[in-house]
Amino acid sequence: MKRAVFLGLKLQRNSCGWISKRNLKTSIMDHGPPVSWDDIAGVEFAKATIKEIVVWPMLRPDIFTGLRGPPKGILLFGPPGTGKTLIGKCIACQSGATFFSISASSLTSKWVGEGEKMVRALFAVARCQQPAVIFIDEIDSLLSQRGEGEHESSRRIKTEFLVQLDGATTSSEDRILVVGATNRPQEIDEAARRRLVKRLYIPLPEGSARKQIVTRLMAKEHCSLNEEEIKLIVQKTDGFSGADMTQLCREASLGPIRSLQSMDIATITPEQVRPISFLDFESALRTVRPSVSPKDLELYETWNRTQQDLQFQPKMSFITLCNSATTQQFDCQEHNFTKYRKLHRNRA
Ligand SMILES: Nc1ncnc2c1ncn2[C@@H]1O[C@H](COP(=O)(O)OP(=O)(O)OP(=O)(O)O)[C@@H](O)[C@H]1O
Repeated sequence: MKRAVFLGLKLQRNSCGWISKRNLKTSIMDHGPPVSWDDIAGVEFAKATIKEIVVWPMLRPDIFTGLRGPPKGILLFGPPGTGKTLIGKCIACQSGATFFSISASSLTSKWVGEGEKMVRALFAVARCQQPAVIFIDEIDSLLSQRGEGEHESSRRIKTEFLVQLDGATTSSEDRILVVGATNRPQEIDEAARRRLVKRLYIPLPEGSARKQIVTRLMAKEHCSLNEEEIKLIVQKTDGFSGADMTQLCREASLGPIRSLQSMDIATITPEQVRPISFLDFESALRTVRPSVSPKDLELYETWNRTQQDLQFQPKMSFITLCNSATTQQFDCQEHNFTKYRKLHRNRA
């Protein structure tokens, strides 16, 4: 979901050069259809963690006080098209919060000289609409590491963002959560990264998640796929992202129309359109390829491992641990849990 276009098109400056809060509210407040946890296939570990540390505290601020209080900033990182935006929106929907969505690159590129005002206005509007979730796509372009070549305006935007985030963190009144999403986590400034206290890897979907995406999308269509054929599609789509899977289903759904090519489109009746078949998926697979290269994937996996070393999960309950859906997720938590026990043994 690319919000840069969304923001660029709709946000206006008035004649005095001020950014209208009303414009901001109508432009980046998301009014799209609600998203539920079931709409997001896979990523069980991330979903369970987010529910426990973010959604429940936002729903019940009276019992999630003190150490149980929610973080003010989290980071979702991973390959493109894996559902990071969906998760951001789902957090807002499930916690009854207002959802603001903005692309960081639009702040730095389109609003040169105005970016910091935009950031201030964004937090001010969010404060009036609490509880609020501010989703910042491509957050790496807002919080990239300081370098000699860093543009003065980018530096000011970043500073303003950190000031606002710190303000939200120190104020117990503010019920604002910043969700940053990035495909380039390694480029985020260390100081900024530390403020996004929870960093969650959103990986490519495993077989069961890919199956869920195809099954759910095809359930709404006139389709003849059987279990065996769905299994074959899942086998052939190893390495596909959620967005790639959606694109594959779209491409396959055009098959029945293409097979009527000899007919005049104006005279075709809906009854003449045959169901989507496995053959349509086979030909779609010739054009839709995985968008994430194995090399890039390796970079994400490596960065994820370094983060796990930095932030293991002592807060995870054993029940949550046992409820983990996939072996990989279990392994990841098991790793953290073992580490936690080891550390405690050493301390004792
Ligand atoms: N886990 C998933 N379950 C169901 N659908 C998914 C999933 N991941 C991606 N999709 C599909 O792909 C589309 C794009 O996903 P989304 O924008 O959330 O990805 P993203 O990780 O934010 O991508 P980017 O990093 O490019 O911004 C979604 O609207 C949805 O149709």
